[in-house]
Amino acid sequence: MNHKPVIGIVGGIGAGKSTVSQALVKLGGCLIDADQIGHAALRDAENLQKIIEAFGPKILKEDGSVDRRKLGSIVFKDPLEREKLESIVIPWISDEIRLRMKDFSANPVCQMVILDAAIMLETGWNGVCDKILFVEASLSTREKRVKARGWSAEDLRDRESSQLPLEVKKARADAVLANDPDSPEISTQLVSLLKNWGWRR
Ligand SMILES: CC(C)(COP(=O)(O)OP(=O)(O)OC[C@H]1O[C@@H](n2cnc3c(N)ncnc32)[C@H](O)[C@@H]1O)[C@@H](O)C(=O)NCCC(=O)NCCS
Ligand SMILES: Nc1ncnc2c1ncn2[C@@H]1O[C@H](COP(=O)(O)OP(=O)(O)OP(=O)(O)O)[C@@H](O)[C@H]1O
Repeated sequence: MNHKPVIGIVGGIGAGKSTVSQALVKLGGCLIDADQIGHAALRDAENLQKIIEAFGPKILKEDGSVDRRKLGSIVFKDPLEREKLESIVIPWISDEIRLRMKDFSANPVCQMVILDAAIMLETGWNGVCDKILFVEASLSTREKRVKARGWSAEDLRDRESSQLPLEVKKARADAVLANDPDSPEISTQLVSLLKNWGWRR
């Protein structure tokens, strides 16, 4: 392979995409976290102005930054509202992903690049990935995990119904990593996967 391998991470909400991405960092990967870039997009002055114009000042916190909880409660209940937000921030996120991809590809420290993006297949960001990994955990496991961060089962459902169905994501992946409490160690599964793909001896 004459370019840096890129692995895309998808899966249900709370399945463990970030956890698996961190395990890949320990195996020499450099991480692009699309959720984090999405949060930075909300802080960009031009985007912020457009967001205020589109949703009104009610979505702001007292300090003038976006209240993500409030904006989330609007956009995950109404696809038209979500599209309004996406039309502002997705082009910005895509540009940022492209820049980081270029940097990491040229960085000898990065043995592979990891793109952790829940809406990878919806946005077409998978186009830059050599392999897609689907992280799988049961709904009850995922509900327990997101509860710990203050989300209800309804929050999980609203967000997940804004995305491609899990069966579609899984069917489009090159491999599945099981991440329920009784699943084998994440690092063991990853090492065997990377060997299968010829990315590691
Ligand atoms: C609506 C916002 C403000 C809510 O912020 P909040 O901190 O509550 O959630 P966070 O950003 O951490 O997202 C958590 C999860 O929600 C889901 N999610 C986020 N954005 C989207 C979206 N546009 N479509 C479907 N699901 C989404 C993902 O599974 C994500 O992992 C924020 O998600 C946002 O700005 N989204 C638009 C940008 C985007 O698409 N980011 C996701 C890149 S993967
Ligand atoms: N194998 C595991 N063992 C124990 N806890 C785990 C495991 N995998 C994930 N978790 C925990 O579950 C929670 C959700 O995991 P994580 O943030 O990795 O999921 P995610 O798929 O990235 O979530 P989101 O869809 O919201 O981005 C975290 O608190 C994490 O520490």
